[in-house]
Amino acid sequence: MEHEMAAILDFQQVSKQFNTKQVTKTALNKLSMTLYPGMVVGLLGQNGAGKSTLMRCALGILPIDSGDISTLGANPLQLSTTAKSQIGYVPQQPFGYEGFTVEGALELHRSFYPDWDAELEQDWLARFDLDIKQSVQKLSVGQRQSLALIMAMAYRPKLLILDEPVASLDPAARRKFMGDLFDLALDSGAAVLFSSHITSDLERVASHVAMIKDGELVLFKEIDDLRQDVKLLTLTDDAALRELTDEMQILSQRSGRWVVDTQTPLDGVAGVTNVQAMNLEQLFMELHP
Ligand SMILES: Nc1ncnc2c1ncn2[C@@H]1O[C@H](COP(=O)(O)OP(=O)(O)OP(=O)(O)O)[C@@H](O)[C@H]1O
Repeated sequence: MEHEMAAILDFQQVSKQFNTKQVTKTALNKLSMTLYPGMVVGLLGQNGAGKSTLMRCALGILPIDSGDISTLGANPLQLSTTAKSQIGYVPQQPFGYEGFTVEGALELHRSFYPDWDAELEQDWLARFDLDIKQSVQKLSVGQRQSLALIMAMAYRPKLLILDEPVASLDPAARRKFMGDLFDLALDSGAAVLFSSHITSDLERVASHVAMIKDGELVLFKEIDDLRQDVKLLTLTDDAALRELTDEMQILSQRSGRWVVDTQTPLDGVAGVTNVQAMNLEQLFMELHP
């Protein structure tokens, strides 16, 4: 896809390590990825793959060791106040506001954002069925997550980063939220980056999937192209297939079983006995045997 619009988030060859006394852990390894307006990117990866680290580096919460990140056109470590007010972030464990009612918490939060959309706030309070008189301390985990989501999106940020935003929401709330999130992003020309372990949600609402394994980006693809291009091949002999490797990205290679990303038709290639399309969950399982 050609993009004439400016990137909202751009990672180029980004590496990040954590050094502890005993070991050095590479959390991101030469990762490159670009988000443009209107993209809803679902980040998928095993526990510890590097998803939260990627998000925290994008927000300037963590410095990187090498490579470049541009967040709304700037180095994330030097974001202006204006740029910060165009970013929405919901971390895995949403923050406090203990001691406030929902209403009071929203009032304080709203005061930081000149572009706050009061109608959107009301709309989402109703959707999530949140009682504004309730004390934040007494909210359930899912209700707190709902409040954090409203706080992150009611000012229509240009970049919305959500770390497992719906893990604690019930299926009905999840479904409503995810669909509307996509619409909102498209409407307001925002880009969304969210992580989720629920592959069916991701398939339903994301425009793109980014799969991370051990800090490396193994796949970044439009969801609509996934079923078409990513194939599980069953092989009796790989000699003929090896002739075609310039035309494909090999995602995994086990004896008698390859997963490839290619537009080249592979039915009829000598030694290939079966070509199978996969959904996201099947792909994830194949890449994490
Ligand atoms: N502050 C830290 N100090 C040391 N190691 C860290 C730190 N933060 C993350 N790591 C390590 O970096 C790797 C990536 O962690 P990260 O939290 O980004 O994974 P994740 O994909 O978000 O996992 P999950 O799905 O469980 O939330 C892990 O091995 C983790 O242990």
